[in-house]
Amino acid sequence: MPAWLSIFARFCSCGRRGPAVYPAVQDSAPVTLLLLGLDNSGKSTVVERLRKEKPKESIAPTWGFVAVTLKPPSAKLPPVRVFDVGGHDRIRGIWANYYAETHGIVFVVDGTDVARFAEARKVLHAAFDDERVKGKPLLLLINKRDKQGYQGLAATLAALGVRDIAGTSPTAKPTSSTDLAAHVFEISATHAAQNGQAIDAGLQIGFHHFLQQIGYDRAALDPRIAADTAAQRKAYEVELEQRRSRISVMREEKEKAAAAAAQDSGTAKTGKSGEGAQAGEAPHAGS
Ligand SMILES: Nc1nc2c(ncn2[C@@H]2O[C@H](COP(=O)(O)OP(=O)(O)OP(=O)(O)O)[C@@H](O)[C@H]2O)c(=O)[nH]1
Ligand SMILES: [Mg+2]
Repeated sequence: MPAWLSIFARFCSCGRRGPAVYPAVQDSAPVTLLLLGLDNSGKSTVVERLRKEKPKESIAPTWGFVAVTLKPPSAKLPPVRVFDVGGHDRIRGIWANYYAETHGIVFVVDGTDVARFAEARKVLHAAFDDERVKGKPLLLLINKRDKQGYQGLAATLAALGVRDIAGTSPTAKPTSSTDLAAHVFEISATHAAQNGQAIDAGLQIGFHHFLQQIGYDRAALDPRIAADTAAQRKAYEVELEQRRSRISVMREEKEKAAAAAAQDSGTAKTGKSGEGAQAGEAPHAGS
């Protein structure tokens, strides 16, 4: 192949992977995203930026979850529903409640918090080990790049073992910069706001590309989400029914016990008066 053709071929191949050639999203039904990451990684700050809200003086840790609907970044994209869940280990148990209905995972990691990289890796892998998440698109946001101690792309990716969960989307191809089938962006959720910009460029581009990727994957994702949410609903109904029947058995037992106790006390009273009658009868019998 002549050199110019090989360059052209390479260019075309890049183009096929690039977001510019993703087909326009026809589906206007909202896309659901789940924002995961350790506490203090910056998830709620990311949501604040995506909503183009003015930064607050301080941001409180999320206890439970917050559901937010975002305007699509382009007219060709559907609206986005984001579940921002608390990252503290005591509330991570609720994450799984949102796995079934999510089209993709946005994982935020504090790129300066080396001491917690292993913990971040554990929770990221645990999420992608779940059958309801496995194979879904991943947007990894390495946050706080403005802060001293920021570890950079390569070190953070290696620490998180992102390569081991590559192939996170039915159609995503490894990008030339990361060699991963995941969208990875280095961002600062606060820095842009401090500079008077509404949103960090990495976050804006990353989010846009991610939604285009999901649009591309939607034909595969939607039936899977429908099946998983139906199964989850069924499991919930079965559990609810079991709980109802457990409560009704307990109530019956309680009522039986109460009736038996009432009968015992009645018998005891009758027994006492019986004794009294016998005692009273004896003299009569004897007379
Ligand atoms: N320097 C710097 N600080 C940031 C950045 N993003 C977030 N923070 C700060 O990190 C702290 C935690 O941010 P949150 O957005 O509340 O973190 P979270 O992941 O939602 O935490 P939980 O709700 O507890 O799970 C806050 O003090 C933010 O101001 C950033 O890009 N750079
Ligand atoms: Mg939060």
